[in-house]
Amino acid sequence: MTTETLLKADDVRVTFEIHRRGSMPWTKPQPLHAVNGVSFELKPGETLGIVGESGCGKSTLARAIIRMVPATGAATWADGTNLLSLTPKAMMRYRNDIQMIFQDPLASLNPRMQVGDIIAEPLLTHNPGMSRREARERVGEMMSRVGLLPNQINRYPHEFSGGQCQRIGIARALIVRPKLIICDEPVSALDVSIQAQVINLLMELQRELGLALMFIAHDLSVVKHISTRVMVLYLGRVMEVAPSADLYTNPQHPYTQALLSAVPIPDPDIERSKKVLAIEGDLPSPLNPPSGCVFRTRCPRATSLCAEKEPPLAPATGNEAHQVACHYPGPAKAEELQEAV
Ligand SMILES: Nc1ncnc2c1ncn2[C@@H]1O[C@H](COP(=O)(O)OP(=O)(O)OP(=O)(O)O)[C@@H](O)[C@H]1O
Repeated sequence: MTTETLLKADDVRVTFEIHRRGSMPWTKPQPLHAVNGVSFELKPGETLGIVGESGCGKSTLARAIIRMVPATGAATWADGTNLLSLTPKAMMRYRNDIQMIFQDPLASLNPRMQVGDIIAEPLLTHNPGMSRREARERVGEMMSRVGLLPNQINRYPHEFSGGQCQRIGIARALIVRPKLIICDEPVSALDVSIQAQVINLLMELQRELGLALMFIAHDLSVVKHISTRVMVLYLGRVMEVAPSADLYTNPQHPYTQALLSAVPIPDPDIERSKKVLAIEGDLPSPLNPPSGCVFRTRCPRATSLCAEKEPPLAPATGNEAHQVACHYPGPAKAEELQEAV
């Protein structure tokens, strides 16, 4: 693996202007900061796992990078271009390099198109001179590569299972030989056994092709094996980011500890007797986030300092690569833990 950077995100922000339901048309819209100052770096062949509860801004961050929503800050590609400053037309040049796989495999495929045409579509868009025959050959090779039978090329999406539809989505993304694939909850809609197959396929392809992945998921167990680094988001902010091994063995932020507590342990005896760090209450409204640390209203460690001052993202354990945004980082204390129910 090379050491150069493929994508460097710096202080990415996405704000939606929201009109409250029932409000008068002349009332001022309210800003919703869906992504609020996110930075990260991705090298070729790496996987960044992005985790957090529903509504924390994972998909918006992904959509910002491919210019599906306007954003400020920088997302600098390997050639020095800030993708966030490009017009949608100029962004087309990079759409070969950055592909996306979506959550609901069946819904993301056009039901009226044969799978061969679905997979060939991005190839023909970017290579208008390519003959249909050559495109079909490439599609057949790619179908075999992702574990589909090339003789199913004329079938329609509804004739495939969920896992197979996700393989079609992966083939469609890979056919243009991207350098980065953004996977937005690609396995959330699949059965657990199929989830593992799809993740293993992505890991194999990644090794073979040197792909970088951004892999979005709700829960930490899904991204554990595939991620080089994991970033935990809450209300659009980064709470903790660390190399995978550090994050799972030595989490520093109480929110990460709570997310890890929710990961089931396969041994039922250990699972029954485990102690968890439970967080209270619901996610605050993103239209009215808490002052200071946005996690403080659900945090067992919160003090008045947390209401006054937003903690910066800073090295946690003397390790520059492990960063945490908390005034009181550290392992969960005995008094914060309770019996799992
Ligand atoms: N187009 C939009 N207009 C207004 N608000 C939006 C829009 N898209 C997302 N949001 C809001 O931005 C916040 C972040 O949403 P986002 O979908 O990025 O979260 P997420 O972490 O991907 O959630 P999920 O796991 O449910 O997909 C949410 O409060 C959401 O309601």
